Formats: sequence, C-alpha cells, structure tokens
Amino acid sequence: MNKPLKIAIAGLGTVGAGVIKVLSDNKDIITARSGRAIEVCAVSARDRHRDRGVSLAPFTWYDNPVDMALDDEVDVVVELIGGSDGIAKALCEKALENGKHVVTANKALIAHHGTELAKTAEAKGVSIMYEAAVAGGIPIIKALREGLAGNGVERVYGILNGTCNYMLTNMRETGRDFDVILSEAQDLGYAEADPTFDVDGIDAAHKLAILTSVAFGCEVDFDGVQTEGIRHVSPVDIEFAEELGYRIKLLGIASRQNGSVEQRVHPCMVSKKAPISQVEGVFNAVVVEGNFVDQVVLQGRGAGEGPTASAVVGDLVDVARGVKVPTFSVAADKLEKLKSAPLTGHNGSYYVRLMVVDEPGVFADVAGVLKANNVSMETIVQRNRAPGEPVPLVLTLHETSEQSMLNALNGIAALDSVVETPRMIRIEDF
Ligand SMILES: NC(=O)C1=CN([C@@H]2O[C@H](COP(=O)(O)OP(=O)(O)OC[C@H]3O[C@@H](n4cnc5c(N)ncnc54)[C@H](O)[C@@H]3O)[C@@H](O)[C@H]2O)C=CC1
Ligand SMILES: N[C@@H](CC=O)C(=O)O
Ligand code: NA
Repeated sequence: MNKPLKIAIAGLGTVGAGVIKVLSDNKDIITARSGRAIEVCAVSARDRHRDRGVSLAPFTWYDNPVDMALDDEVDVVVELIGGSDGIAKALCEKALENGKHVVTANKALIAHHGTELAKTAEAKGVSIMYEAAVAGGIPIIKALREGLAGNGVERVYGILNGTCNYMLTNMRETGRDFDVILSEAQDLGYAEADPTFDVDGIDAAHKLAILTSVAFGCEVDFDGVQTEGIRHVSPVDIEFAEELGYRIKLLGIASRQNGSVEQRVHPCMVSKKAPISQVEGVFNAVVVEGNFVDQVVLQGRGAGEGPTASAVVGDLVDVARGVKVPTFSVAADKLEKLKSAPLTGHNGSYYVRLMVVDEPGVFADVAGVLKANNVSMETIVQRNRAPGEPVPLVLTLHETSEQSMLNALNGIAALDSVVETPRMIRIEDF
C-alpha cells in the first residue's frame, strides 16, 4: 500500500466535524478507492474542548491554523473556517506557497480570490479543490470540469442556496414566519455564519460566480453577479404565485452572450410544471445546457454536515489518487476576462404586486403607465375588495426589456393610489 495522505483540518464546525466522521466511518472504502489511507494528522478550531461527537485526541492541535501550512507532515490543508479574507485566505495562500494541496468548502474565498489562488496552485504544481463550495453534496464542479469538458456551455442555472430553498418551501407549506424558519435552518447547520449572506443572495452569488468560471472558462467575477435575495418575498406573493401556477425559487443564472456573460441571482417565478420547481427544502439543483449533451440536471442536498463533508472527501480522494486537473476548466493563466452584461439589457416576463387604495380608476392609471412604457399586460388580479383600504393588485407582464419594466415601475410607484413600493419578481420560462 502507498504511504497515507496526511491531512490537516482547519475549522471543526458543521463541515469539519462531518469530514472527520466520513473519513472514520467509510475508512475502508475510501482507502480502497484512493489506493492509500487518508489520515487526519492535525486540527485547529476556536474551541479545543467543545464536544463535537468526535475525539480529537489522536491529532496534533494548532491554536493558529496558519501554522499547519508549515507542518512537514501535512500533505493537504483542508480549510473549513469560512470567510473571503482573514485567516482562511492566509492559510490557503501559505499552504499553496509551501507546496501543499488545499481542499476547501469556502465559496466566499473562491468567489473573491479564486483566480489568484488557482494561479498560485498551478505555479506550485499543487491543487486547490472546492467541490463542497458549490451546491454542497452535488458533484457539479467535477461534472462541469470533467464529464462535460467536450461541450460548449451556453447556460448554467439552478437553486444554489439550501437555506433559502428550505425557507421558501416552508413559508409556502406551513405559512410560518420568515425569522422562525431561518432560525430552524441555522439549527440544522444549513446557514452561513452570517445568515444575511444566505437571505440576501450573496452566498448563491458566490456559487454562481464560481460556476460561471468553470462553465465558460473565464476569470471568477463575483462583482459581475447582479444579486437580489428573498427578503422581500412575502407570504402574499407566495399565495399569488400558487394561484397563477408558479413557485417562487431563488435561482442563480449565468448565460454567455457574444463575448460577455450575464450573471444574476434573484427570486424567480417558475411554472409549477417545470422540474426545478419540484426541488424543495434544502435540496439544490443545477442545470447545465451544453451544445452537444443538451441538458444535464443534477440534484441533491445543498447544505448540511453529511452532504458537504461528502464533497470535501471526494476532493481528498482525487488528491490521494494523484488526479491532476485545472482549478477551473482551463489553466488559470488562460482564463478569459469576460465583460458583464447589465441586467437592464435583459428581456423577460414579470410579476408585479402593488398595494393600491381600492377606488375607481386605479386600473386605468396603472394601465396608462404601462402603455406609455410599451409594456403589455398578460393578467391582472385583484382580491379582497375593501373600499378605501390598501389591497394587493397583481399583474403579470408579457416579455419586455428590464429597462422598460423599471421605467414603468417608477411611474406606477408615483401614482397617488399606489401606497407601497411595488414588488417585482422575474418570471423564468424553463
Ligand atoms: N454548513 C454547510 O452546510 C456548508 C458550509 N460550507 C462552507 O464550509 C465552511 C465551514 O462552514 P461550517 O462548518 O458550516 O461553519 P461553522 O461555523 O460550523 O464552523 C467554522 C469552524 O471554524 C472555526 N474557526 C473560526 N475562526 C477560526 C480561527 N480564527 N481559527 C481557527 N478556527 C476557527 C470555528 O471554531 C468552527 O470550528 C464555510 O466556508 C461555509 O461557507 C459549504 C457548504 C455547505
Ligand atoms: N449556507 C449555504 C450552505 C451551503 O453552501 C446554503 O444554505 O446553501
Ligand atoms: Na458540490
């Protein structure tokens, strides 16, 4: 048997503790598949004495995880702390510079610094692997980079945040409060250390920026992702979506368009008949559209201890086997720099909810603004008649440009009878 692969784990929270469990429970199959044992030799976390359900006694303890990058026994540093900068970045940089492989679940780090880290790794002849960073247990990075390498990818999209999908599913099914369901997702280990990253779409944007890079062979451009979270999705919108035949999903969508790339994360109305609208709870799904394969759909748990640890260990097995692949889909110094397409140039259909004073002439005023902006209406629904009181007025609009829609919304918001900021959700036709 070849000599064991020695790993150092930085961060022993949901994912770190999970990795120790997978390596121990599946030791025999992992050793057989890797052709060598994968052994933890060192660990680091903030609290040495917390009960994690795993014994740390066999491992060397480091108070400062960055020192593990200098440990001669260590072949691979597994970074499971999180955060785009600070200690996680310092550790990964130092490990790569010292010729150690890095495996990480940290999407924030890869989304912000992926291109430079890949350049360092490739120059040093080591790997930085990050399967767990995108869509948890779904092996989407491997699928895109390896299995689909023969295709030109035209579009990649999906449900990329388990917390938001769990919340939207539960809001619809149970009618419970946003904050109660968010705290449940935190207890289940799905949410980020700062859950505003989930709720505001930032985590999904991190993942989309990484997917874009692997799918299109371009530099990672997190700032190019146009991002909106689920904070403004209200129970009223969820009810209207049901009535109109849609489900609301937070999607990340990246498409290539003549030398530029459009990257967007926002709530979408998706037909209840579309397969992606059936993906519920903590499950994620990623759809890849390739020019020869047509459509490939991968679905699985996007967050939580077991699925995320499964992805980390998959990367470790690749390192143990000596697999050599580019960090993204082409060598780091050959990644294209693509321009970002602005969302104002996007064409699509829209759902709009207004809160209006229930009085004669409101429909006509709204229709007048839409006409002036060349936006045509598909349906209009008003419920709960309450003369003189604010009531919801819901419209769906035929395909139009985002800029026209925004102009129309500004005009509508200025009408006296419209009493709250209009809410707009894009309708996606999959
Ligand atoms: N929880 C999940 O479902 C998923 C998490 N991830 C990513 O995995 C990473 C870890 O996430 P979780 O395990 O959920 O976080 P966590 O908060 O449960 O664990 C973080 C660990 O890092 C340690 N840590 C923090 N600062 C430290 C420092 N200065 N020095 C040493 N240790 C330090 C903490 O003590 C803790 O053990 C993050 O990058 C996260 O985005 C990725 C996919 C899914
Ligand atoms: N907070 C993330 C964890 C996995 O990436 C999520 O909810 O998807
Ligand atoms: Na993954």
